[in-house]
Amino acid sequence: MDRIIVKDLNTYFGNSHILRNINVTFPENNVTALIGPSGCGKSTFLRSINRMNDLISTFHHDGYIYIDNKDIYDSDVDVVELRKKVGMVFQKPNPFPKSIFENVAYGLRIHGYDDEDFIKERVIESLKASAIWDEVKDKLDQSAMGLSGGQQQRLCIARTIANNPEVILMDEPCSALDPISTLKIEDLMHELKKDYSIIIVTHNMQQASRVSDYTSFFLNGEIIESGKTEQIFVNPKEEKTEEYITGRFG
Ligand SMILES: Nc1ncnc2c1ncn2[C@@H]1O[C@H](COP(=O)(O)OP(=O)(O)OP(=O)(O)O)[C@@H](O)[C@H]1O
Repeated sequence: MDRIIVKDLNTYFGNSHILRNINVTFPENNVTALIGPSGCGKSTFLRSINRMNDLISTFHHDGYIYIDNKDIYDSDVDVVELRKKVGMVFQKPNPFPKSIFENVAYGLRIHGYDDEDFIKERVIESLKASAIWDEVKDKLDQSAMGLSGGQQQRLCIARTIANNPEVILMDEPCSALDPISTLKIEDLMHELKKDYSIIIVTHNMQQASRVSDYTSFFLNGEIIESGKTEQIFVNPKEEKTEEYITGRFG
């Protein structure tokens, strides 16, 4: 089933027309990679899916993004609820200067949960699901800032998971990490897709082919081609896609 359906989406920052006539769907319980050269609009697109672009005053759009048959830009959509349903992990791990435990509990607390037993259970579950539990279980009250970059990124994934999202957006989540931490996050994505739909922006073609089931290739604000990752990489339909994945530009 398709978790997200994007129809005729155009986005603008002031007069700059950034995304052009985007039509694409994202199936549930799969990883989709967004690839394309720098500045082609991948992040803008990703940030449209949880309305992060709303924070930029010049942003406007037309078209639709349906999640569970509801346009997320409808005037009655609660953006806080939307961002709970559509979590996001950023390029640079961004833990709060709080304890490991409180980083994961944070989202639960701001959404009004106050049963400490429930919070504890959910924090532990989320840390386990993010493959970091064994590394932090004996120091949950220590500052998250003392963790390595790769551990911080898995903690940020745990923080997202604690909110019980349906979709996780990842904007180059490994670009600040060493190869071993990168592999840990990639392994984690294979586990997480059993429960969540994941959309990842990556510049790393090997990573896209390792982790994703589907791939969309962006160029100059348009999607040139979308399809199963294997098809895109082995047998692209569009010449531009082939040029990009074989490293002839970008
Ligand atoms: N806040 C903003 N105001 C105006 N223009 C912006 C803003 N953010 C991004 N843009 C422009 O939108 C276009 C797409 O940028 P975006 O960051 O989405 O590309 P990208 O494909 O994610 O690039 P990269 O791979 O380098 O991160 C670029 O031309 C960029 O300059």
